Amino acid sequence: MAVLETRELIIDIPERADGRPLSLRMEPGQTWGILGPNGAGKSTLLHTLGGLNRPRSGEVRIDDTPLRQMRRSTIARQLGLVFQERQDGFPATVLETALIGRHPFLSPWQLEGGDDLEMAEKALERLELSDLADRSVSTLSGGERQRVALATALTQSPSIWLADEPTNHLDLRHQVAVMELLSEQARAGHTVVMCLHDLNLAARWCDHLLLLYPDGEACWGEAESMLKPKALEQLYGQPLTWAEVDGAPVFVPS
Ligand SMILES: Nc1ncnc2c1ncn2[C@@H]1O[C@H](COP(=O)(O)OP(=O)(O)OP(=O)(O)O)[C@@H](O)[C@H]1O
Repeated sequence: MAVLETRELIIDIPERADGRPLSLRMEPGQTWGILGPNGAGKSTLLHTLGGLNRPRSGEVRIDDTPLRQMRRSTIARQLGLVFQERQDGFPATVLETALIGRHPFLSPWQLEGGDDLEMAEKALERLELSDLADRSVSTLSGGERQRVALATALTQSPSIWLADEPTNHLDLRHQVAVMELLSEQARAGHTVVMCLHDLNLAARWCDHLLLLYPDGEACWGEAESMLKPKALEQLYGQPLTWAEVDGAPVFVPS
């Protein structure tokens, strides 16, 4: 279990003003959604949280240790990344790819053991991929590949999940299944952070939200206080109509 914290963080987007420094704590058990229009910097923020992009200023900490003082191998044991870029040409099967999730825990040249295999198989089962275990990833559909990426992170079982549009390419049923999976991870004490384009998924499954504006302005807090129609209309530059369904707000473009 781990706390992910940013202190006066300014992400580095070329030619953009600093905007509001981000100082927030993402704690075990919480599910954070990062919302914002195209180009607002959601992916850049996620990459910065993962230590893949250098911040312009400020810092990211895991359990009070600055990321820049941590070895990449230590970070890899804590952070699970589900990002958009995929090495699609990589000649590996679905099972071999899921097993990559265990690599941060193995020493160099150490082969995966029975426990690792069991974790990978369970993750494939959870993502309904067992039947595709021996298929080459390069032959999969977009949604199947997305689920392989999630299964790889699940095999890793990281303290902190960083997922960039985890429901990308997924049909409705799998969108719900993946949001349920991420909620389940949070309930088990993991910290879950994801970028989302779908306001309604965010409203239903995230308990904390960070709204990122194209000029670098931002606000964050408990989901209920962030899901204000006026603020969301301003965020997306889009009038919205809203209603409440089963206790959660639902937004549609007007
Ligand atoms: N290497 C780069 N050089 C110049 N500009 C960049 C570079 N990388 C990203 N940007 C710009 O930074 C801004 C933020 O990009 P980012 O991918 O983080 O946005 P996003 O909110 O995730 O967008 P989307 O919703 O479209 O995925 C964009 O305007 C993008 O063009």
